[in-house]
Amino acid sequence: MSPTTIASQALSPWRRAVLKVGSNLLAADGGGLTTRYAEALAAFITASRAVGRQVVLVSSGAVAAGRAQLRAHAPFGSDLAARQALAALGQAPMIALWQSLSPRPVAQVLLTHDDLRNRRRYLNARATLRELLALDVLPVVNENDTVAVDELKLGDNDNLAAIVAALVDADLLLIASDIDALYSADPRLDASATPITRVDALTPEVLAMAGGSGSTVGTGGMRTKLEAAAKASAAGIPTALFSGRDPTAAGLLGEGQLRGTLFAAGRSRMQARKYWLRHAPAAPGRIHVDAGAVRALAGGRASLLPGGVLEVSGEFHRGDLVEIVDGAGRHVARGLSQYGVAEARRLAGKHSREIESLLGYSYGAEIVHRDDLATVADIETGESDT
Ligand SMILES: Nc1ncnc2c1ncn2[C@@H]1O[C@H](COP(=O)(O)OP(=O)(O)O)[C@@H](O)[C@H]1O
Ligand SMILES: N[C@@H](CCC(=O)OP(=O)(O)O)C(=O)O
Repeated sequence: MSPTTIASQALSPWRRAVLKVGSNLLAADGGGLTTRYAEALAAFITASRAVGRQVVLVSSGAVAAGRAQLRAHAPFGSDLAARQALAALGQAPMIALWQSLSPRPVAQVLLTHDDLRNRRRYLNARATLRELLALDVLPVVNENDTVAVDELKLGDNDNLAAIVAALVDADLLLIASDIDALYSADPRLDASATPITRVDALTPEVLAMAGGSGSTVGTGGMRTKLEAAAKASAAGIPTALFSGRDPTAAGLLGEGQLRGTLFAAGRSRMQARKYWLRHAPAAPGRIHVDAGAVRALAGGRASLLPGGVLEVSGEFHRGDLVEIVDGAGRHVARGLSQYGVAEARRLAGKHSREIESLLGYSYGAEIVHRDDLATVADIETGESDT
């Protein structure tokens, strides 16, 4: 099980990754936070930034940090309320740990299941993360344990990291674990287990390899890592699992080499996104656009700006999928509207820089962002794929 027994493999070039760091790497069992393993991971983030790559960190460790702080002072239970209190106590020290290792400002982003399920809040979270990256700040995401109620908890940060990867349109999910790879069986229970360096499909046989967490501070074990890899794969994002305890593995990642397990993406990101845009049910609303916008959208790389909108009809809310049609009502594209029908109507024909003064706020310069658009050509060429 020594990390050096696993040969490294080349990773495809990436431009934006989500890196998930578990409690086990930030706090030893029962102990407080330590920079011991975080240092090499923070150095990897800094080195990535230096070559123009963006990293969003999903970090656990709040509960473990809270528990360690309280241990000497007061008794605490193990129920949900106690866990939520510990998370509240430990969240600031966890953020402070990353700030102490980052030359750039660090931003705290706390998310709940509700934020990701509600389309409006999903879009807001996405816009905030995009803005933080544009500001060259390091976002550190964790579940908002303090307010998440039991039945709505995301539960583990492996799955949260996969959702965040899709949210920020990442092209790689990195999971730093306390183990160097997925093994053919739980190595704690089976001494003959062997490391698996590549997984092309998360079949039932692969899922059966995973056991639970090997420690008291981690929550998920290998099972939640495989769930996360499956989510990322469906969104067109490959996942790389490696040991966060092995500083050379973090160093190798900076050189584009993985020593660990690579889970391939099930389809390309664009295919996954366009597939969803083609097949998801649209709201009963339409955005009618002028000839200039029709030409721009046909190119496949442009966003729909307010200036190209002629009029808006039907009913839709911010975040809904709407049909985009030309002046004669012919289908041009479909996409997620950043604005609701009343807002879009007020912005029709106006310049993006007028949005703020017209509405008193802005959700962005685009009515529909190009990442959220499928053109007629996309729809026709994708008609037969599944
Ligand atoms: N098939 C498997 N391959 C590798 N590790 C496994 C497997 N099944 C169970 N595990 C356990 O999962 C642990 C990693 O998950 P976890 O303890 O939650 O750590 P983290 O803090 O990295 O999230 C390993 O240390 C190992 O004990
Ligand atoms: N949100 C919790 C961590 C939950 C979690 O998934 O933990 P882990 O299995 O260590 O990644 C915390 O900050 O303590």
